[in-house]
Amino acid sequence: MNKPSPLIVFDLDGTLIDTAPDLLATLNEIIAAEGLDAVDTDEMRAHVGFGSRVMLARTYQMAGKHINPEKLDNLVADFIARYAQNMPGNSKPFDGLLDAMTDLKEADFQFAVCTNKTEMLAKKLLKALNMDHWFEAITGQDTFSVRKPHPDHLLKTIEMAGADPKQSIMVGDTPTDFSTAKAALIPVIAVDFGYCDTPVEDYQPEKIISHFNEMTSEMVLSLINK
Ligand SMILES: O=C(O)COP(=O)(O)O
Ligand SMILES: [Mg+2]
Repeated sequence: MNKPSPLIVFDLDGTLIDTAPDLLATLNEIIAAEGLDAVDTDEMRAHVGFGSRVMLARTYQMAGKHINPEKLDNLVADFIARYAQNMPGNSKPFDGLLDAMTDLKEADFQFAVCTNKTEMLAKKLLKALNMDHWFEAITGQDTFSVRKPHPDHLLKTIEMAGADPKQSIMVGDTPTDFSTAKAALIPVIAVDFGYCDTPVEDYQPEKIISHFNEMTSEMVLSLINK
């Protein structure tokens, strides 16, 4: 039997796609309706990678305002509805991604997405960007009964893509991705241009890249076969 193709599993927000401008615009729309001041987008960018609930909770905390869990649930639902309406907005793939994927595809790699966005939002965004056809599987926080940092979110994504965990690697931008990969015994490449509030070196990923032109097939294979 032929060996299965090697698989690269990408995180979405802050790794594949620069979604921060749209997420922050949605956040500011919602909190304006609640009578709170707009957030400083540079300061909030580091929290974008942890989802809308964390961003909303952090905004209330920074404003010194209490928010109860039911109200937070309502705002999260409102956030998702507004954010979904405007896709793809200004979101776009990070520099060099499509060129790197084109070369990797030629070298027989396959791709998947493992995100803590909901599956619906992830698929809608990738379709709106005309990128959904690249991926063997796109899974979100609600695809399985577990989500990152649980290792099974990653392992089940690999299985869904028809790949071998021993021929797979993850690419991500936050500690959530790094701990998921570590627990699943999958090597991980960290991007240092995503939405992490601490330096990615702190998590000792197998490799750190600052641009997708560093993600060559030779580099990725050397990490998979280590
Ligand atoms: O929406 C989130 O919680 C973060 O999404 P990500 O996992 O694609 O970075
Ligand atoms: Mg991310």
